[in-house]
Amino acid sequence: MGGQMQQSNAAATALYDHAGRGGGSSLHNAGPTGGDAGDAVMARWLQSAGLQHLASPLASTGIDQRLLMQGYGAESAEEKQRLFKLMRNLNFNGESGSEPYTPTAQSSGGPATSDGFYSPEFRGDFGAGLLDLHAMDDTELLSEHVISEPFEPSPFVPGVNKAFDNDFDVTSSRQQKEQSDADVSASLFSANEKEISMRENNVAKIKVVVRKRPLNKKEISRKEDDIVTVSENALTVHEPKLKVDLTAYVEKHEFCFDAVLDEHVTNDEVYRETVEPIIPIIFQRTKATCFAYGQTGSGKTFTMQPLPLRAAQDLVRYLHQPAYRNQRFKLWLSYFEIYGGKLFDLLSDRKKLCMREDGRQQVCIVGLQEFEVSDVQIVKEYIERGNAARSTGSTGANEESSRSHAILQLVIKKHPEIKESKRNNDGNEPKPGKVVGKISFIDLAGSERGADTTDNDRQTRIEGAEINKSLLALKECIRALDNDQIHIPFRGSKLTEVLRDSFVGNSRTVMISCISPNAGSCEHTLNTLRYADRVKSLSKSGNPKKDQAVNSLPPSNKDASSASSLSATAGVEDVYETQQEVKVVDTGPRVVEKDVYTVDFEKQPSTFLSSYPFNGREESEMASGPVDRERFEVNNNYGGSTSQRVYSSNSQNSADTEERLQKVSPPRKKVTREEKSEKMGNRAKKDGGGSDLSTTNSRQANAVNYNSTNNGHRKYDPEPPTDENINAILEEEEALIAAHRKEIEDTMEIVREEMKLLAEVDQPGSLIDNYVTQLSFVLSRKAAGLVSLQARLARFQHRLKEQEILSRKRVPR
Ligand SMILES: Nc1ncnc2c1ncn2[C@@H]1O[C@H](COP(=O)(O)OP(=O)(O)OP(=O)(O)O)[C@@H](O)[C@H]1O
Repeated sequence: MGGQMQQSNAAATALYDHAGRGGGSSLHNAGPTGGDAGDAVMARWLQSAGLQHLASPLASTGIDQRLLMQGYGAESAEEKQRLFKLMRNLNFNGESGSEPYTPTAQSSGGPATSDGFYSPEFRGDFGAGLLDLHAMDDTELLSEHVISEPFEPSPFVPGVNKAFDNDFDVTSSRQQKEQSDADVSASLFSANEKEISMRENNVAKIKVVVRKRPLNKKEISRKEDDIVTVSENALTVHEPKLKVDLTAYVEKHEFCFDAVLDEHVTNDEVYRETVEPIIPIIFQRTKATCFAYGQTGSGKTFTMQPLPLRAAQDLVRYLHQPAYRNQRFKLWLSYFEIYGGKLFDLLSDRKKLCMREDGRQQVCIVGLQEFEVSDVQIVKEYIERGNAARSTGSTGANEESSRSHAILQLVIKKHPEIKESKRNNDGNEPKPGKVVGKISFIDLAGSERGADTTDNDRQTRIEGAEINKSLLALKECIRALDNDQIHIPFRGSKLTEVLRDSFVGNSRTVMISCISPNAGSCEHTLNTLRYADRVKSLSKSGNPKKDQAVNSLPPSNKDASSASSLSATAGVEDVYETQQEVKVVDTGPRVVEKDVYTVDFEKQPSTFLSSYPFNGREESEMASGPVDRERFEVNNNYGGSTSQRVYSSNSQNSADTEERLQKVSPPRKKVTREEKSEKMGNRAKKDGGGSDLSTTNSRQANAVNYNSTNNGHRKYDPEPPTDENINAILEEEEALIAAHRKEIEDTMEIVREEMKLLAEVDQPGSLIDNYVTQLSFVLSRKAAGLVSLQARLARFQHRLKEQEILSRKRVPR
């Protein structure tokens, strides 16, 4: 990896060829003098890198332009470098793809152009969203020239020798391709199965990859330094610092990851490094998650953008294999976002979704639409649709989309055979398929957004806290996953809850940490790298890492992971069912609106399903991290045996968690041990309670901490809002809205009863006494409903005020 390409004659020829094709003429055939069109293309090409002066003399003097690519013409080292960059971005196969190219500061920006696979025609100018959050002005690259990037089909995927773009000439080539795939598959498939199972074992459970983007236009114009150097799978951040006597010095921070991709690496290479190895094992019951983490503008969207489409392309290739086709394997797609702790369906007019847990602790996203997709073109259309919803659903600003997590899921399902007679009887009702495997692509909110917790605007604060919480929760779940921990703290956030089934069983996680190279982003870059480092290094299979300048955290949790002999995955593979209620909404691309969308949380072995016994809701484990674990009972869902596991408190782990929280969270968000135990205490109180009111009270108690002083007086010391508080507010908000709905329904019912009473009393011979008694009863019910709703509303208002005061209070600390 590394994206480094050699400057070679082959490259030169390719550039030459490419230019010829792009111009609609073949310079190759045009001979030394070239055709006019070819010259024009070449001239434009060179102009894009500020090298136009090299083109015209060549064209007029008849010098073979290939010589130019071998270094002729380019006199200075800088010019040669620019030529090299041009060549590096070439599409050698004449296939398409694109990778924005950042020439040197001297290059002139030209009009944006693109072609091929990522061209606007193909990708439809991906709007905001998973595939293209609006780029901020601030992060615009100097050059907006988009130059084709080779996009070779995966060597692991059948039909590898086919040109990738064949797939996208959808209508014309599909049949031909299927036929051809079918031909090769018979011989390939048996080998594939072996290969797949070998690969399954070889694909790391967690892979942490870092991608550095090039300096952008503004950074270059501000003459900002590129402070990140990459070598192999390591990188160094050269942090500019000042001594107390104001002497400048540079502090070096070194990190190692599974892979480090520099600014020259193409999106295709990113795909190959990250997602491609996972694709075959999706058919082997693997649930995979690929997410991009990093500060706003660091390239998350740019990186995530092509991945689902590429993955879908490879998945579809597999599906076309007779073996899979005969088993009625199908690909399904859903796309939703988590914004401010709430779920919205991006493929259904941003309809608000509810997440529920069914009796078997399966996470269900009620109402989420899922679409069957049979080819990549359809996938592309849905992605575009989702992106459009994401941008117009909010204000359309990057500001907004970088505050939400976008989740696109590709699910492989195995469908039961529909018998002819049954088909006739059942009409349109298809039987739900069983989930075989899935891959989730997550474009996370900007990591620094988690620090927006001191903003004056309440909404922003809550969102910031939610983001912070979800990023912490995600990290903890990944760590728990890699440690084969029995208890995965997925309830730490909405994000991890919806990804619950990706944290159990046969799962794979790829984290792509995106970093900005400029000096001004140094702090965020270091934060991102430390986050990534901890995800990796604190896991059992973690790379040895070093961050020499910054105190590294001691490896921990090994003790917890030693419990891994009771692997969370043990046994889960045998039981694999999806419980869904489905109905066909559309017959075009098949659409299923799930009344209950089951994310196929596998039945667990008796040791696995852990649940804190409060109202089926486990409190935010993340608020206190994975430490201080209590002894708790693990219940299975089948009334089977109950086993117990003991998690010992570990001071080392506690300290570790504190430090992690301190570093990853915004500075004022530090959670002390006291706060943690306070929270645990409150949690216990809450357990004991159960009623709405007691829950609220305990939450209020959580927010206000009375510390005994020496003289026995109690000092009022408001506790900063915690993740738990934020969670509580969001939950209460949901509850209030639900209560309001219920109140309206009840009122309507009561109104019906009143009308019935009126109708009866109007009848001759009716008994007025009956009428009075019943009306009195009905009106009391009506009043009680209103009073209860008012009380809930007042409590909620109080909570909001309280939260606001606490947030303000926190600022000056
Ligand atoms: N590796 C790269 N090569 C070229 N351009 C890049 C690269 N990474 C990012 N960019 C450019 O940088 C800008 C910001 O990238 P992007 O929108 O992906 O950031 P982001 O991390 O998703 O931001 P946000 O969190 O605000 O959504 C875009 O214009 C994008 O085209």
